[in-house]
Amino acid sequence: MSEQAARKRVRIRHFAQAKASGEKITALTSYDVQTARIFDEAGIDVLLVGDSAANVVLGLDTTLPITVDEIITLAKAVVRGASRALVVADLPFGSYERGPEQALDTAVRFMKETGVAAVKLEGGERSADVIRRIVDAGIPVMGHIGFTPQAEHGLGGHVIQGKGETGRAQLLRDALAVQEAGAFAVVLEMVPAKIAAEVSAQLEIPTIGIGAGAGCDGQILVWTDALGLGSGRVPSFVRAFADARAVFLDAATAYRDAVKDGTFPAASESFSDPTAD
Ligand SMILES: Nc1nc(=O)c2c([nH]1)NC[C@@H]1CN(c3ccc(C(=O)N[C@@H](CCC(=O)O)C(=O)O)cc3)CN21
Ligand SMILES: CC(C)C(=O)C(=O)O
Ligand SMILES: [Mg+2]
Repeated sequence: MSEQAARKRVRIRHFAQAKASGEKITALTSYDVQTARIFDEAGIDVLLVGDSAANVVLGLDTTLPITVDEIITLAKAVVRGASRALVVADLPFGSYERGPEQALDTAVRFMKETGVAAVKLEGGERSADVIRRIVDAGIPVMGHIGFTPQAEHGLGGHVIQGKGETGRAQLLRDALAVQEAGAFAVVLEMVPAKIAAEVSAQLEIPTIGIGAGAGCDGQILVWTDALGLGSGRVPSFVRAFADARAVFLDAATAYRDAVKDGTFPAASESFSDPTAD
C-alpha cells in the first residue's frame, strides 16, 4: 500500500483501495515486539500473529496444539510494537469450530485483551456462518482458504489445493463464501498460480497469497522463512530475503569466543568506582 501514507495507520478500508488501485498488499507474520517494530518501520502493511507460532516459536510439528491464551500473549506484544501496520491474529484450532457463538466469544476475547484490529480463521464454505457472526459484531475477519494447516490431517498433509476441475470449483465456492460472509480479505495458501489469479480477479476483496503465485493482490510469508532464520525444511514457495540464521550464529559465536578469551567485557563495558580507584 501507499508509501506516501507510510506513517498513517493501515485500516480495513485501505484494503479495498489497494485492490481498486492494483497496489500490492504486504504482510509478514510477527510474534514479538522486536520484529513488530522492525516490520512496521519497513512499511509492511499487515502483521499476522499466526498460529504458525506453534511451529516457529514453540517448536511444535503442527499448528494444532497452540492455545488462545498463548496467541493472546504474543498478539499483545505485536500490538505494542506496531504503530502503522494492521495487526491480525489467527484464531487457533478448537477456538471456533463449535459454531458462531463459540467463534464470537473467542474473537471478542482477542479484541478485548490484545488490541488487534482483526482476526483470521481458516475455512471457506464450512466457516461462512462463523465469519458472518463475527463480522456482524463489528469485528473484521480475514479468511484463509486453499491449504488450511489446522486441517492438515483431514487434507492428508501439505497438499496443494484447487487442482483439477473439482478443486478449482471448490476453491471458487470457498472464496465467494468468505467474501459473501463479510471478510475484508482472504489468504490463499498453496494453490496453483493460475487458479489464484482467477479467484483474485473474481473477488471484490483482496487476496493475500502464500504459495499462490504473483496474481494475488498481496503476499504473506512466515517471517523466519522470509529472513532465512529457519534451520529446518522450508516450503518451496519461500524466498529467503536474508540469511538471518548466519547473522545470529556468527554473533552468538563471537560473543562466546569473547567471553571465553576474556576480551569481553572491556573496561569501557564495566563500571568503575572513582572513590576506590
Ligand atoms: N515456517 C513456516 N512456514 C510456513 O509457511 C508455515 C508454517 N511454518 N506453519 C504453518 C503453515 C504450514 N505451512 C506449510 C508447511 C509445510 C509445507 C511444505 O513442506 N510444503 C512442501 C510440499 C508438501 C510437502 O512435501 O509436505 C513444499 O515443498 O512446499 C507447506 C506449507 C505453511 N505455514
Ligand atoms: C502463513 C499464514 C497465512 C498463517 O496462517 C500463519 O502464519 O499462521
Ligand atoms: Mg495460520
